[in-house]
Amino acid sequence: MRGAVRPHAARLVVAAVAAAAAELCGLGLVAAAAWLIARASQRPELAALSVAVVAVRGFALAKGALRYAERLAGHDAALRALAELRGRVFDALAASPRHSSTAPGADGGRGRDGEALTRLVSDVDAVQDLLLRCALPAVAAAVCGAAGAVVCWAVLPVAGAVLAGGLVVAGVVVPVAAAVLGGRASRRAVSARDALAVRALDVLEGARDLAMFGAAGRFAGAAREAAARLERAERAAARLGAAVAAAGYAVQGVTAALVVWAATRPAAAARGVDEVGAAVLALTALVAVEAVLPLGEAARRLREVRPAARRTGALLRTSPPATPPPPAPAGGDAEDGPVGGAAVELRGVTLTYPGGTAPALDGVDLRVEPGRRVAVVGASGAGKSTLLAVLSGEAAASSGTVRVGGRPASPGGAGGTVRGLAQDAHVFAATVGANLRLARPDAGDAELREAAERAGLWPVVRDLPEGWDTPVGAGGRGLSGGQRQRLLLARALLAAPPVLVLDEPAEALDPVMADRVVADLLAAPGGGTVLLVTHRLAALEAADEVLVMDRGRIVQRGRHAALLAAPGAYRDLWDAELLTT
Ligand SMILES: Nc1ncnc2c1ncn2[C@@H]1O[C@H](COP(=O)(O)OP(=O)(O)OP(=O)(O)O)[C@@H](O)[C@H]1O
Repeated sequence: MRGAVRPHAARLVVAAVAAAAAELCGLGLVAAAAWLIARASQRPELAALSVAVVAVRGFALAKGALRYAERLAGHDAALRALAELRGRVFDALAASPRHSSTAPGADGGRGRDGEALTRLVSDVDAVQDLLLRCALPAVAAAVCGAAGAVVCWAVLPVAGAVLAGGLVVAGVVVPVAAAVLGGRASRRAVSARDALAVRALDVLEGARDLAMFGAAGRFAGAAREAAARLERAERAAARLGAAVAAAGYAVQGVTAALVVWAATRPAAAARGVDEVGAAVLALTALVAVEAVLPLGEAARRLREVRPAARRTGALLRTSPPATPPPPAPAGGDAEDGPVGGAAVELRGVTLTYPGGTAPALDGVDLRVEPGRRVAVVGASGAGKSTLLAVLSGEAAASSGTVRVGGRPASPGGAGGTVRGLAQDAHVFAATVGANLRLARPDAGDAELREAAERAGLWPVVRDLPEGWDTPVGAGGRGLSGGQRQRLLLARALLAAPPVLVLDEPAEALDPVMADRVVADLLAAPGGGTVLLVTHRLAALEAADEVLVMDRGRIVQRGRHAALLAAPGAYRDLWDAELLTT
């Protein structure tokens, strides 16, 4: 996250300097005005007031200009950082295995789109608050508070001490109390906001299903309840905010009153502090404490935004890079072949799911050479999805080793080497072209078209009113299930990872289109290694190799024709398919 802010550090420093200078001008303005008014009441020569008159005007003008500069530089830096961060989070979400790769045994998946939206909107916005409502006010408060205390100390040490005490209470004690008390309220507000985002997306995106099953009222009720929870949490937070502000003003008033008391004591008169000096000290104290009052709200806000900033940081740290890693240089990775892609190797891989009675993978040994197109078939429950899951690092083998491109498989898909197509991958509210370019921002129209043709998406794009520039709504509404799947498949193909794992990529398509898409995926020249799970065998002539799985083992492997020629599991599956069609 720092990476998104660092390039704009210079603008932020300008904003912080301008903020501090604006506060100092405010301090000077009030002190000079106080002196002017109090001194004028003594009816001196006009010339004696002229410097103060000019100073008041100068401070007033400078304060306005500096405040403007602070807002300009601060918002400029924060919005630039935000735009960059949003792009990174967008890429990270797209590259995250949860959103872009095969996720067998998916954990129910509910709320993922809502979470994605929350990450993109609320969590990233939190960074703006971190800069504008926490960091900048803190710098300005520290400078102005210190300057006020020094000025008061120089004129009357006891007034300086009183002001320092007031500053500590208003600038440290009140903010810490606000942060501690506000923690619970803000946690409730954050979780309520997340819940509302998820509920709202449920209602919006599932509207058709809800209407069909007569559950719209129930879900709308749940969304209303989530909204009410958020309202209650926000009211509690607002009440606390008001209490913090009131405490700050009370401290400010008490501090100014104590400074006046100290400045009107005989000891002060002995140091030459008259009523003019007392007025200047009192108003200086008032302004200095006022400068630290925003810290109460800043601390409360800091407490609120820290989890969001942490979540964003964690997402950016754990996600693999959005773009596939560059191909290894010649002679680099011995596992990479000349045809592109990466080798895949499993040795004695066994995986038993928690609570499972039999292993989903049972001592699987497999080597797939780089660039090979391999189909994985087998009866339901044979372990096909689990095989892809261990490759993409989504599931950890109980024993044995899994290596991709010579490196152990890892949860990030071996640093982006393995990518796939999640059943619940997100279609963003953007144009069709932008949804595809998410995988490769620099892809030209020809590459887009090639990926679209391979995924069977091209006829859809051709018929869209604005082609690539046709917007698709949130969650991809406006596309049929099959069109949506083709779009997601085209995106996965455009990413062109060294190893592409596809679990039933043509499931939502009609049989003729499904066979064509599967055949295209397996037959297209060049590109990376492909492992494709499918239930339809008709298109598998194009595969370099077919793996037949049964009860967690690879029981047959070879080309389609060779497997059909001999009796065995594959021929049984083929006969079963012929019967059903
Ligand atoms: N998350 C999980 N928790 C527990 N058991 C699981 C989980 N996922 C899969 N299994 C079990 O592991 C075995 C293999 O499942 P897997 O999904 O890999 O099979 P598959 O061949 O892909 O099946 P299908 O063709 O129906 O998708 C099955 O017995 C299944 O019930």
